[in-house]
Amino acid sequence: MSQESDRLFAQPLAQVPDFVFNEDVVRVFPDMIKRSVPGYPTIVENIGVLAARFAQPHSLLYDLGCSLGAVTQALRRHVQAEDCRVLAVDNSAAMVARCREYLHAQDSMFQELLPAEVIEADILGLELQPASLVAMNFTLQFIQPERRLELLTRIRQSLLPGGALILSEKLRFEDDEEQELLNELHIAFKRANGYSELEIAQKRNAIENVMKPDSLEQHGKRLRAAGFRKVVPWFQCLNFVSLIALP
Ligand SMILES: Nc1ncnc2c1ncn2[C@@H]1O[C@H](C[S@+](CC[C@H]([NH3+])C(=O)[O-])CC(=O)[O-])[C@@H](O)[C@H]1O
Ligand SMILES: O=C(O)C(=O)Cc1ccccc1
Repeated sequence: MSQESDRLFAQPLAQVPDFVFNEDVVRVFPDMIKRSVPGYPTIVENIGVLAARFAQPHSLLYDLGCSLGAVTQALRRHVQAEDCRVLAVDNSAAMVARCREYLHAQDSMFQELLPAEVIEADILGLELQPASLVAMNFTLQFIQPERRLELLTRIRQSLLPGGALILSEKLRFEDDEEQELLNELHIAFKRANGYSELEIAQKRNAIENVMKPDSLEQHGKRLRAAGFRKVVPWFQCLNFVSLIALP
């Protein structure tokens, strides 16, 4: 399975098209996300650890916006509750096809993994079955802002008592000085990972109409409006956060 490095924005583009999760992105995605999201490997691995605390026997675990299934792989390795199943969902056909290949490869390398199924679907139209764990690792930020509350409300309603939502997101900050500092430090992180100024600028143009981060305050308010009782941040690295939301 090819593992290319991300040079998608390395050449000057006359016009930078909006970012889409297509075949070109799929080819470089593992490299792109590791070099762009500070803390990503730590978050993914520990979602498995957190999930093992919330997963209940005979229940479903969702990975919504699974991309290549990094979170699904962590769930399958860490969760040992009896008779659990992972449903990984993404609406990018290119992501789903490659995700299925990766999960088959994982099957051939490990024994006693949870069964997993990859579903190509828009999570806004997906009927959610009762689940003990829902993970949305950097997915909500790509959902139209006006549809986010309804999605979180449906997730809340699908969660079994004692279950949890794990929600990771890029943050924006309401305080201008904090926003500027953490944005500058995120750019420094990308530069330190080998991205050029041109790559950083063109990627920002590609993503700005597509990915709309909220503030931590907005997340807290909206999660409570969706019916979550408690919101516990468990990880932050620069402007990237992961939350546990309890029903
Ligand atoms: N409406 C939608 N329905 C289904 N999928 C969607 C939708 N909108 C966007 N996506 C999918 O959400 C994923 C977001 S990436 C998640 C990383 C992964 N969780 C990881 O832990 O590696 C985050 C990033 O690239 O920053 C993409 O695969 C989209 O196709
Ligand atoms: O690149 C960025 O600036 C990001 O904030 C995150 C990201 C990572 C991978 C795909 C899309 C967005």
